[in-house]
Amino acid sequence: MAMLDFGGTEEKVVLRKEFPLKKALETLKDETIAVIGYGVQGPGQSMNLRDNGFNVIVGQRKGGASWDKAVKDGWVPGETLFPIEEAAAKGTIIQYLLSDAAQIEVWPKLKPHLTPGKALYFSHGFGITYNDQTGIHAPEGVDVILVAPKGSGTSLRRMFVAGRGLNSSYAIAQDATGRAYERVIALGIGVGSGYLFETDFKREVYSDLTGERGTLMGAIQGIFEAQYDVLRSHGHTPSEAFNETVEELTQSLMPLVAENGMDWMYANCSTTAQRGALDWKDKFRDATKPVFEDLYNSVATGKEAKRSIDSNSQPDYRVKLEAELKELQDSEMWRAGRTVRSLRPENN
Ligand SMILES: NC(=O)c1ccc[n+]([C@@H]2O[C@H](COP(=O)([O-])OP(=O)(O)OC[C@H]3O[C@@H](n4cnc5c(N)ncnc54)[C@H](O)[C@@H]3O)[C@@H](O)[C@H]2O)c1
Ligand SMILES: CC(C)(O)[C@@H](O)C(=O)O
Ligand SMILES: [Mg+2]
Ligand SMILES: [Mg+2]
Repeated sequence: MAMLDFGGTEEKVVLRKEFPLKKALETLKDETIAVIGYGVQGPGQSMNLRDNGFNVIVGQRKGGASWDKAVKDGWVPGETLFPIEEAAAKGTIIQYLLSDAAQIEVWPKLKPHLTPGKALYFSHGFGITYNDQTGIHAPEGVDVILVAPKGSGTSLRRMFVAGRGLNSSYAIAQDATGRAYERVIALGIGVGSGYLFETDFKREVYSDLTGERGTLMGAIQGIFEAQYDVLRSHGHTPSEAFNETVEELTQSLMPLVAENGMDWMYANCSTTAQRGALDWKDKFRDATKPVFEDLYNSVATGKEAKRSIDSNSQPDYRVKLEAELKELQDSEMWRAGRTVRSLRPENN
C-alpha cells in the first residue's frame, strides 16, 4: 500500500508492483471464484481472471443470450459454466455481477450458499448501501468486499488485452475471516485493475451514480444536445454542428486531455480559443453546479436507487428502455454521427 499525493491530498492506494499477480495467485490458490452474471462486467472480469490463471467458473441463467455468449467465450457447460445456484454452491468467492435490480430478485436463492468463510463480492455499493430497498443483508460469517472498475466491462477487457489496466476502487464492508483485505486486493489485481483506491460501499455508490448521471453520461449528452441544437437553429449544417460538438472532442481534444491534462490541451489550442474557454468555463460551472447538487441529493436520499429499482422491475422495462435508446439513436445528431464516423479515413 502506498500513500500518494493526489493534488495535495494524501491517499492510500495499492499499486500493481506492490501486489504483483504472482502474489494474487498465491493468495487465491485454494479458492474457486464464481462469477454470477454474464452481462457487461461478468465477461470482462471473468475472462481477465481466467487469462491471469485464477480458478474461475461462471454462473448464468440458462438459455438466454448471455449463456450463449459465455459458451462462445470458451466457458464449458458443466465444467466452468453452470446455472446460478450451482455456481454459487461451488464458489468460495461469489462475485455478484447480476444487474443491480436482478441482484434483489435472485438474493433469496443466493443467500443459502453464503456459508461461513466464503466471500461475497460486489462491483457496486448499491445492494448493501440501499439495503432498506434491496433487502440484501449478508450473513455474518462471510467477507463482504467490493472491487468497482471505473469504466465499462467492455473497456476492462479491451484494456487488459492491450496490456493496460482500468483503475478500480475497493472496499470491505465485513471482514469475517480476517482475510478480506488480501482477498479483495488479489481480486482487484486479478480482474485487471490499473491501481486500486480505497473507498467504502456508500461512497462508491454515491460517486458512481453521480458520475454516470453527470459528466460521464447524462450531463455530457445534455450539453451535446444543447450546443448541437443551437448551432443547427442558427443555420449550421449537421456536419459542422456534429464536428464542432462531438467529433473534434472525441478524436482530437479528449485524447490530449487523457494524455496530459486539460491545461496541456488548452496550451495546444489557439490563444483565441484559450481566452474564450477560460472566460466561459466559469459560466458553465455556475449554471450546472446547482444541477449537480440536486443530483447528489437525489442519490444520497435513495431517490435514484428507488427510481432505478422501480423502473427495472416493470414487466415492459426492456421494451421501454429500447424505445428510449432508439430515440437517441434516431436523433439527427447521432444519425449525422454515423455518417461522420463512416468517413474517418481508417474506416474507409
Ligand atoms: N456495466 C458496467 O460496465 C459496470 C461497471 C461498473 C460496475 N458495474 C456493476 O456491476 C454489476 C453488474 O452490472 P452489469 O452492467 O454487468 O449487469 P447487466 O445489466 O449486464 O446484467 C448482468 C446479468 O444479469 C442477468 N440477469 C438480469 N436479470 C436477471 C434475473 N432476473 N435473474 C437472473 N439473471 C438476471 C443477465 O442475464 C446478465 O447476464 C452491477 O452491480 C453494476 O452496477 C457495472
Ligand atoms: C460504466 C459505468 C457508467 O461507470 C458504470 O458505473 C455502470 O453503471 O455501467
Ligand atoms: Mg454505475
Ligand atoms: Mg461507474
